[in-house]
Amino acid sequence: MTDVKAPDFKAVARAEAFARRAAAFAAGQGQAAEILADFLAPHRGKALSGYMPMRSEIDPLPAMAAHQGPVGVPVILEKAAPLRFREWSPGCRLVEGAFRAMIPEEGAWIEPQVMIVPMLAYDARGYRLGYGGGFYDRTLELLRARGPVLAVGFAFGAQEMAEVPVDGFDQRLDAVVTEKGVTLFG
Ligand SMILES: Nc1nc2c(c(=O)[nH]1)N(C=O)[C@@H](CNc1ccc(C(=O)N[C@@H](CCC(=O)O)C(=O)O)cc1)CN2
Ligand SMILES: Nc1ncnc2c1ncn2[C@@H]1O[C@H](COP(=O)(O)OP(=O)(O)OP(=O)(O)O)[C@@H](O)[C@H]1O
Repeated sequence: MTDVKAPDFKAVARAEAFARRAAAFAAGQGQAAEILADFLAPHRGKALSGYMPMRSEIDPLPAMAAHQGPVGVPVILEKAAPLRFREWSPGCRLVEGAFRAMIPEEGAWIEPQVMIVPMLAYDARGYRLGYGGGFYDRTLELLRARGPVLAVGFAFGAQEMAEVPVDGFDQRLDAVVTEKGVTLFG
């Protein structure tokens, strides 16, 4: 056997995390978006990245709409590369981008100082599990090398896992916001 161990662990964790997130999505997100907006309020004026929710992801759009300052959403320009972020505003015209994510039809590129990060699962150390593209890991690595970036995971509380499987590239979150409240990672 060669190097299949770590990817297998992630694939197993992803399957379980998808099921747990779908159940939580069906139950509803309560006040999660309001808690997120309150958490982000002190960061007014900074460039923020959010995302267009897909599948059973928790919906951050109300918090993005409440942000006073530029807001962008992720655009995949190529595989195995960092994400770019195109300026978004409520009701802007959208088109389908790579991997079926919706992206603004037009708009300036922004460089986020605060990022709302989607995920399948997270753990108490602040590690997260995504869809396996490595996009957020590459993006955080790049932006953190340039300056301070606050990575705020947004998830249902049920998405917490005991230990997310990690590899050497995984970037930790600074905080996670759920419908139950805010967790800061040291
Ligand atoms: N709302 C939202 N937008 C986002 C992300 C996200 O996680 N959430 N992304 C965060 O990165 C990027 C999209 N990344 C994605 C990466 C993979 C798949 C996907 O469907 N992967 C297949 C497997 C593909 C393969 O193995 O080649 C799958 O899961 O079935 C979807 C989105 C950019 N936009
Ligand atoms: N900064 C990086 N440089 C090179 N390879 C990377 C980097 N970040 C992640 N990778 C690789 O990309 C692949 C996918 O990473 P991983 O499974 O952690 O994605 P993910 O965090 O689930 O997805 P995403 O960040 O897109 O939500 C892995 O093979 C990983 O080693």
